[in-house]
Amino acid sequence: MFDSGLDVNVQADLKITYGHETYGPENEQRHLDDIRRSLLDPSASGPDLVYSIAMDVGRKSDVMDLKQRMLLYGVCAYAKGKIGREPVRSQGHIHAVSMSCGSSTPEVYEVWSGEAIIMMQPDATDTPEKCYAVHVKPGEVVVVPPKWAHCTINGNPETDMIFGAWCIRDFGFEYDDVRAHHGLAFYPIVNDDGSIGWLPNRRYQGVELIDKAVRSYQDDLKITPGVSIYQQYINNHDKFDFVTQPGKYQQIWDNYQP
Ligand SMILES: O=P(O)(O)OC[C@H]1O[C@](O)(CO)[C@@H](O)[C@@H]1O
Repeated sequence: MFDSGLDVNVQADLKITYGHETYGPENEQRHLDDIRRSLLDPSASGPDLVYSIAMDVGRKSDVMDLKQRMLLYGVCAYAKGKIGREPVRSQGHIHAVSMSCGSSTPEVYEVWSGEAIIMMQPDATDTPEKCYAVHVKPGEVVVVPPKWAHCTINGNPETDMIFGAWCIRDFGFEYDDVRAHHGLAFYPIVNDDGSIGWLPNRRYQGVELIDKAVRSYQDDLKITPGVSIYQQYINNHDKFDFVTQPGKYQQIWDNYQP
């Protein structure tokens, strides 16, 4: 597993646990019945527990600073396996406007183990124009900008997948537009050879799929490759201010390319 800079473990039953110097909450669990409204086949069968979520994890020594700056680190563990023809994935949402900054906020993902595909599109109207499927391997980072609809896909049905993410502390999720379209603009499908293919979601029109690897965020968001995003916060507490004060970085979000 990639060294996240945090003493966190994930058990075979997807339970997220913490070492002595680390704090974290009781896990939230998403079950298959919770996410059916965004699936290709809402009656599909698959693992009962699809993903575990621990929002607000960190070193005990950092908790005061994280609270003061409204920054929050989350850890998620996704089951291996399939849901009908799809790999295990989240239902998809848009980050609500947070009171603390007055806008929707970005999210910074870092994969710890397995393979993830972060799918994102500028909105969940009928015509979002583009939908990106970004493949993320252990140690790699991807940033979802404010307002974009996104979901997380386990990109390898043979293994569980674990990731950490920086978010704002007073986060909120909007599900209505994504659920009204029964998901994002493309459905991931597990091909016979285990690779992931895509089926267009006919509830959207004219959307181009851009299937790609991660890019570097060094020039625009100053994220250093090869150093965990928690360690980068330890090294420079201001590093992820763009998550909690996205309005100051509007130039980056305009014409953003994942
Ligand atoms: O609310 P949903 O769509 O089930 O997804 C929750 C997922 O999204 C996240 O925001 C990603 O950090 C986590 O809470 C979790 O993996």
